[in-house]
Amino acid sequence: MILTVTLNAALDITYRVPRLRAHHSHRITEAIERPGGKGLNVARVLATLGHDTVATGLIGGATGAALRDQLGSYPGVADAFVPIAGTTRRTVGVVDASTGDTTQLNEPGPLVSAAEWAAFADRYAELLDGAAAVALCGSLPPGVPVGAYAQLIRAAHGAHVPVLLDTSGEPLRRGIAARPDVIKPNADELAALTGSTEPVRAAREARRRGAHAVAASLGPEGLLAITPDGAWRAAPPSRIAGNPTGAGDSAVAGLLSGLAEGLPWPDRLARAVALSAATVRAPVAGEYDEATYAQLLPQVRVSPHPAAA
Ligand SMILES: O=P(O)(O)OC[C@H]1O[C@](O)(CO)[C@@H](O)[C@H]1O
Repeated sequence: MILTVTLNAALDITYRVPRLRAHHSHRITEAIERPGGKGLNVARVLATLGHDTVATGLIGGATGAALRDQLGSYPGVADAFVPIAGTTRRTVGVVDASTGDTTQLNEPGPLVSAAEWAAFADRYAELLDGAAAVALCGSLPPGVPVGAYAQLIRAAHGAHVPVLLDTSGEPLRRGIAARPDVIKPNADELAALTGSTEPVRAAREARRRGAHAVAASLGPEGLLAITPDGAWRAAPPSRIAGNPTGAGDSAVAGLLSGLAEGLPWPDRLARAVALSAATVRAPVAGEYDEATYAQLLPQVRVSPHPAAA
């Protein structure tokens, strides 16, 4: 079983408008609501790939109930969320149909009490028993300690479960000091963490600070991985147009499923890049276009990178 953690779950709302213009009102041509937050998107992709998946995190209020309701209809994702008194947030992604660009608005999330956080930590420790790998994903809601991911990484390692961390800012900085097995920052997150805008230098610095392996997503150019086993660039055969929301989450699902299956790094990277590109072709985060995935997987170019691991 693969465990995903979404401490700041969200009801993701995607609006499509003909053309997005600041200071104007807009008619929405399509509205879609889905369970979201990065870990939940990862869970849905893992389940589609055929992995037994358990999704945990914090959830509450009317939004949380709506989210749970929908989660029940996703085969292969077991709901192990811990209830909280606060109300799960919403995020809104506005897709401009004239350009395909998406503007994202994310609420901060509910206030979590110390008792709720402690209840979650206990539940997480139980769930680690039987997990082949764990993904810790997304922002932290208010009230959750900023060192939360470091605490969860240490617990996973105590249970001999490998961890992938996908977050940003201070939770990432504190998290990598606890030596996660893999981090998957994007170029901006990596630059904010290390102060270097050059991805190879930044990825090496992140490893020096504690991450065992760094798989950095470079947008449409694919992934750069610097790992104890070697360094690689993995790129799709061509630029894929569409909505990139959730593409990073699908990359996480690709990397984590490959880790759980014991695949070598180049195969994990090919899977992550193909899934990520296939997600750009799907209208909402947490879903990917299966035909695009099957077509792209053998075409992803994975080449050793001269950067020393
Ligand atoms: O936890 P955050 O960093 O705010 O990210 C959450 C958001 O990111 C997405 O997962 C896309 O990656 C959305 O589904 C949305 O829920």
